[in-house]
Amino acid sequence: MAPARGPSRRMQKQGPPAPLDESRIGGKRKLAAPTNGAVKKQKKLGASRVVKANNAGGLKRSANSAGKASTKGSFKPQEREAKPLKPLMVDVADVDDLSDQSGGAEDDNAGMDDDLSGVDAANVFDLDGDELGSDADDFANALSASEDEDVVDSDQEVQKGVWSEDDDSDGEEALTAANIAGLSQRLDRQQAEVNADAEAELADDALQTNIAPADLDMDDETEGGRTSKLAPDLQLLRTRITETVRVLSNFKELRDPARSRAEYTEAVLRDICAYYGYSPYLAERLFSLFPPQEALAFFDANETPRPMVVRTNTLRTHRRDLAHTLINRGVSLEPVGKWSKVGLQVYESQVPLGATPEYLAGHYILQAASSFLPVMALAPQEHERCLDMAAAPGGKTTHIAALMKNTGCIFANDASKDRSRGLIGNIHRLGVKNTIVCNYSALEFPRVMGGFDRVLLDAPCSGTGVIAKDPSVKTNKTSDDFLRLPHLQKQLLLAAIDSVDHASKTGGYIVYSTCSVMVEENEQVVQYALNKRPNVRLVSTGLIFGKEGFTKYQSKRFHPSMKETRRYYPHAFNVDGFFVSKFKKVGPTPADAVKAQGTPAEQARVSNAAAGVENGVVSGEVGAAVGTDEVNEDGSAILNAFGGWDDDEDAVYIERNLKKHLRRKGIDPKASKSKAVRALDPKKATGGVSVAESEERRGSGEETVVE
Ligand SMILES: C[S@@+](CC[C@H](N)C(=O)[O-])C[C@H]1O[C@@H](n2cnc3c(N)ncnc32)[C@H](O)[C@@H]1O
Repeated sequence: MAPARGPSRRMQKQGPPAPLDESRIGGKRKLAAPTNGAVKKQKKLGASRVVKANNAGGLKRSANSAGKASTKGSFKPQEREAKPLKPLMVDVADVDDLSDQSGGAEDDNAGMDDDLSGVDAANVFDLDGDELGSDADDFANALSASEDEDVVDSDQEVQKGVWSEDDDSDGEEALTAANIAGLSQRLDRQQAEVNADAEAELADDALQTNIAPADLDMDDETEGGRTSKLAPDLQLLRTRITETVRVLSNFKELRDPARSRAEYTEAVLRDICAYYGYSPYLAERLFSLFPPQEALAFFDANETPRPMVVRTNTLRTHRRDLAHTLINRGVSLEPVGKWSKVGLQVYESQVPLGATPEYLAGHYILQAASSFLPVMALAPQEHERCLDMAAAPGGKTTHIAALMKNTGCIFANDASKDRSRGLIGNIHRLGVKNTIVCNYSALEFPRVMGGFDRVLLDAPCSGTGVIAKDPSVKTNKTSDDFLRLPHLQKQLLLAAIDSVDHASKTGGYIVYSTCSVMVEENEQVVQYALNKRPNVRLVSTGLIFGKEGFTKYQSKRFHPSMKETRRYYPHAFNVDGFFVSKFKKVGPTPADAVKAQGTPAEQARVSNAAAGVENGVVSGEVGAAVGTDEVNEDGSAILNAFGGWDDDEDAVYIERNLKKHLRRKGIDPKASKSKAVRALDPKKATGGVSVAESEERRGSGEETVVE
């Protein structure tokens, strides 16, 4: 037997990850940390059910294995002949008794439908003792059922069709139970963390009382090491941040009347920069996204890595089998959550997960949990034609292929040749056979090819959602980036929309996603597309968790349907920061809009604009594009480059906008009404005014609608 190796470097660094937060999915999940009692109960359960490997190679059964028939129905695990690869912490039979996917094949969408039709709270894995108790009973039943049939031979094909989708949730629980030892350890650690937190709080209190008021003085620039040459006093900074955030959260009552909110905010931002290492610009931008307490939670969450997650490649294997094999290799894992049927969250591993035989054979891919979400929202169907516009290194492309069961056709495009190599590698490793890789700037679509059933645009972005992974984002993003990137994202999104066949029988959808939390890269981009392409509507992503997109942010107002978009935060869901939106294309894109976007002149214009700021001067194009990100007070689009889907409705909006426009120019709208309204006859407005023409007019001050 090989000597047991310690946890890998990543695991050591990562430590035990907190479970992905499903509190918003299952009503029964309790937010509070487990009580001592619950922990004890959990440990007891774990102790009674964890079975150590038998030296003789046989596997002892739990005492609970007698008697009851399994509730899991008809699955009959096979006798296991191969010896486990590592001494097991759990009975292999327990793992075999898991139901995973229906017939093994992945169907995230079906899963989502199930989920959407109402999550069975009782089936949601719960760390609390009560629910675990019932889960564990299922586990006991499962054990007893597998007693006679013994374990599945991992070489044998799992019986197809005997697992229903419903079984999957039980399978998750059983899989969870199979990792009971890991869970028990995790609960121990959680308890230790709770104790440590309590101690830290006590120490904090003591510390606070020991800090002279002068030490907490926000005006003292030398405090906390801001101007001092000495290392910053992190404890003091932390205390002061916490205290200032507390005041900001209840400003009326706790403020010092001599200080304004702006002063408090400025002080806390200075401390945040010193404590977490952000540039002042980014600290301010991120802080402004949340209420003060939540902002602090966000900054804190960016300091710890997210849990390691693997996505089962259902083109090659089943989640149950993969879990079984990895557990045998000494990996402690459990299903990522009710919302996915293919994800496994890894707690601890004795082996490097990027180099196991199963990895090399393409049975799984290491992929952040949040990266599942855009593909689940896209919900590609078998035999469709899909485009992944910015596909490298292919995590999402290969997921799309798995959902399509290698049928239909995927065009996986990326502008970077280098990154495309990784994409090709993943496609081969994971056994994807329905994909064509191409290497264009996605701005060239749909001239390259159009008429897709679905398009995914997982756009290049600032990465403000993945700071835990790439801390350089803290300091290397400037205001220029938040002009340049959104402009590129807007043009890419228009290209994505124009590449979809609105008359597709099965689809007609576009998903736009980023791993950024910035409004400029998300809601503003989506709003821009809604304004420029009245032939699309925002629709539900179908994702069962996530926060609603903003309908207002600072002075900006977005269309009410922005609520359909979803935001993900590390502090709220223990996943990378992410944004997901889904559009349905309801009408054709006028040919001249596409032509205009595809002409060399237009492409040059876009890439110049994407280059953004030259010599510190924001280009007119960027300014113009940014100016179309909002809506009128009633939520209507400000700029309709073409459209007229409802002429009467449009006429009202157009007239209102025109009046505003004239007033802004100092002209009395009543005096010039007849001429103005005539100029803006909606039929005229929709009669072939291309995007380029419209933008040209706007540039020359001739625009007919107001921004
Ligand atoms: C967020 S990454 C995509 C990740 C990928 N979807 C996945 O799941 O593995 C953004 C990608 O956009 C690509 N990109 C940047 N500009 C592009 C453009 N104009 N056209 C196409 N791809 C572009 C980058 O090379 C990068 O690979």
